[in-house]
Amino acid sequence: MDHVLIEALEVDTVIGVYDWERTIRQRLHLDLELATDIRPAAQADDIHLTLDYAAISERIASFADAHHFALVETFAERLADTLRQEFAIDWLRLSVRKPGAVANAASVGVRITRGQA
Ligand SMILES: Nc1nc2c(c(=O)[nH]1)N=C([C@H](O)[C@@H](O)CO)CN2
Repeated sequence: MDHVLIEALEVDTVIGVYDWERTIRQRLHLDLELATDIRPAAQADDIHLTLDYAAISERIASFADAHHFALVETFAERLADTLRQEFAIDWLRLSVRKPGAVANAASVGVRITRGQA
């Protein structure tokens, strides 16, 4: 299966389990692999026959802006649901990283896969 990629996408959102985290915006780093057959789009050279990574990136930014969660788990799960409802995504792998959350780690976070490949 082919994949459309979105790597190291940075979004700002309100996220965290502690009270002080509810008053600030923090940066998340996202990586996505979106399974799709790219051959029809490649053959026709037509954006409408593939997953538009620009449109999906914009949707992710608006999602992050509109939602305030405690856990990165919730952010990942709800974002995956939203993208699969709004775009023709049968399968995806999504990593959500929260850099700086743990002092001695480059980043921490979750990786999920959803759907049928
Ligand atoms: N598995 C998780 N562990 C933790 C999370 C989380 O979202 N998932 N969040 C926090 C705090 O918000 C932390 O990021 C603040 O620095 C702690 N553990």
